[in-house]
Amino acid sequence: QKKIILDCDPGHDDAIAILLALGHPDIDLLAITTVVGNQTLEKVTRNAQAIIELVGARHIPIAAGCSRPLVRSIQNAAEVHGISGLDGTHLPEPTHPLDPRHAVDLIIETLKSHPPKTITLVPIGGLTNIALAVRKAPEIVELVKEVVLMGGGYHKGNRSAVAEFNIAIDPEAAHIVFNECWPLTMVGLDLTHQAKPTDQIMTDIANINSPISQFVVDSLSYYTAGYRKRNGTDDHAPVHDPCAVAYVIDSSLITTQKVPVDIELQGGLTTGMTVADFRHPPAEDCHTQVAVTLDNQRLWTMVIDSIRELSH
Ligand SMILES: Nc1ccc([C@@H]2N[C@H](CO)[C@@H](O)[C@H]2O)cc1
Ligand SMILES: [Ca+2]
Repeated sequence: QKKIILDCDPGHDDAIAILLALGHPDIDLLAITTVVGNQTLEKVTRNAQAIIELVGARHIPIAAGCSRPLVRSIQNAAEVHGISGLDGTHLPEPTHPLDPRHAVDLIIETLKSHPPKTITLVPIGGLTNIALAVRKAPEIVELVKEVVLMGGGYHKGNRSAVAEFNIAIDPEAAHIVFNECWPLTMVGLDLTHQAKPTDQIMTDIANINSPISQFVVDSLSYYTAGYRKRNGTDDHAPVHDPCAVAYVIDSSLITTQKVPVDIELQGGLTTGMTVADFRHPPAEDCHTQVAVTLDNQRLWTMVIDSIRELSH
């Protein structure tokens, strides 16, 4: 099993990522931490708790983290995820209390209570908690097996022409995280735009016929309806976050390329851009790689199998 800590801002696609991590036998989800992003910290934290309640995975600690970016003001993606952060779905009221620690402390203490290089950090929201953790406890950099994050894009943006939302909402945090010397895999929009379900996949999920599969159908239906309206298309919406978890489960699902990546903090048009420099072969000590090609069908087979597993 692969041990992971999932730092998230649920969010419809975060919810799918959480279910994939919970339902797949090869993942040991040690902790969930939440961060401001798609919606306020309070809303994304409540959403994480409600998803855990739906699945009955009360043993997994959930700790809330930062309620705003390190420097900049709060931005959200309410136009995508709705006012609640999971509009279109019906989740049970959480009954289980949060872990009393701050997310940063849960991350640090979880890493320190396991053997070095056995835990993968999987951030799928803004990087505020991760940046703060590494500033508070620099020693965690060598304790982490690797960072596999959903964020950025080497030739794509969604928050701006060239910046992806998770990076753009806290570029200073991203600059910290990308410049630590831990192994970092950037699962960016170039990859996640390939992660679109089909009508058949939606039917296969619906046919599982459980409260969890109903939640997923409701979630992806709302998410895709908004995507279609905003983009004037009848395509399915790309479901970004589960791609990061899928890579941890089975890296053969995704091809990657080693390339130096840094974060723009000054540009008028380009702040939050993940700048990948493909001009030369990467240096031996290049610690970053970007995700390039996805086996979409295998991703969704994994997601469906995990939902089915949780639905027993
Ligand atoms: N349009 C839009 C779609 C998804 C997101 C969130 N940010 C990342 C994709 O940019 C994912 O983690 C997702 O939760 C933000 C904006
Ligand atoms: Ca997210």
